[in-house]
Amino acid sequence: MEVASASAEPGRTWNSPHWTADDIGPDFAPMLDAMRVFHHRLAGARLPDDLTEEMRGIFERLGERLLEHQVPEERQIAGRIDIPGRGQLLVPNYELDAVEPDFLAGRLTYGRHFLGRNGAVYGGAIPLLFDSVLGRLANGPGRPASRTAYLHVDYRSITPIETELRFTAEVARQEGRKRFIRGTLSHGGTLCADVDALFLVLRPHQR
Ligand SMILES: CCCCCCCC/C=C\CCCCCCCC(=O)SCCNC(=O)CCNC(=O)[C@H](O)C(C)(C)COP(=O)(O)OP(=O)(O)OC[C@H]1O[C@@H](n2cnc3c(N)ncnc32)[C@H](O)[C@@H]1OP(=O)(O)O
Repeated sequence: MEVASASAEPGRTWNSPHWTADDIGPDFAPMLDAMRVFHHRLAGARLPDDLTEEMRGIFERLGERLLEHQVPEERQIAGRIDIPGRGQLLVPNYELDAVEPDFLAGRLTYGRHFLGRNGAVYGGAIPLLFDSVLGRLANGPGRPASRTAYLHVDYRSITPIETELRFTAEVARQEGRKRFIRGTLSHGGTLCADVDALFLVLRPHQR
């Protein structure tokens, strides 16, 4: 697949999406969705040996086929495409309900893939979400590229899997290169976690 709108022109932020849905063909996003469903079902499954063996063979063959399609980072699709999840599988998919210059709000459901124990989301999956959502706000339109300097996350109550959650992110203040951003994750009226983060605008030599 050749990607027509590839762009490495100077001035683009480091995490700009480089590709559009038209660049990747009709099956790429649904293929990733199928993989996400697969992750959740695999995490929740107890498999018979014959199925495990069959799956190992399928994965080995597919992995082999992917080898010949490896590309340099700037040409990869994962994380660089303007589709839900940005085309990568690390961060749980979320939907945005409000997008303002200094505020974002949205919803997500952590599936079984993200289970820690006893119905609770794995703790580390929460800063992962916050880094993505707050990073998106910190690097929003018209803002020069910034990187996470810290994410201070407080876990206020259990975050349930397979339950719709709501999140918010807002720019608290900007001081020179420092963007202080706050966020929350909640379930109904219950606050699950909140975060205070610092993003630092990169200097010209930084990447
Ligand atoms: C479906 C549609 C899709 C559309 C898509 C649209 C766009 C979407 C966009 C996005 C989505 C996803 C976005 C994800 C985003 C993820 C971002 C990351 O995770 S980045 C990886 C993790 N972070 C690092 O690896 C940084 C590593 N650290 C560094 O590189 C440096 O430390 C850096 C750049 C952060 C700072 O280094 P210095 O040398 O530039 O800055 P110094 O001079 O040390 O500090 C400047 C000031 O900041 C304070 N400072 C620095 N670090 C601090 C800290 N940890 N805590 C407190 N203060 C700190 C210092 O004390 C100093 O303050 P004084 O000016 O003196 O007042």
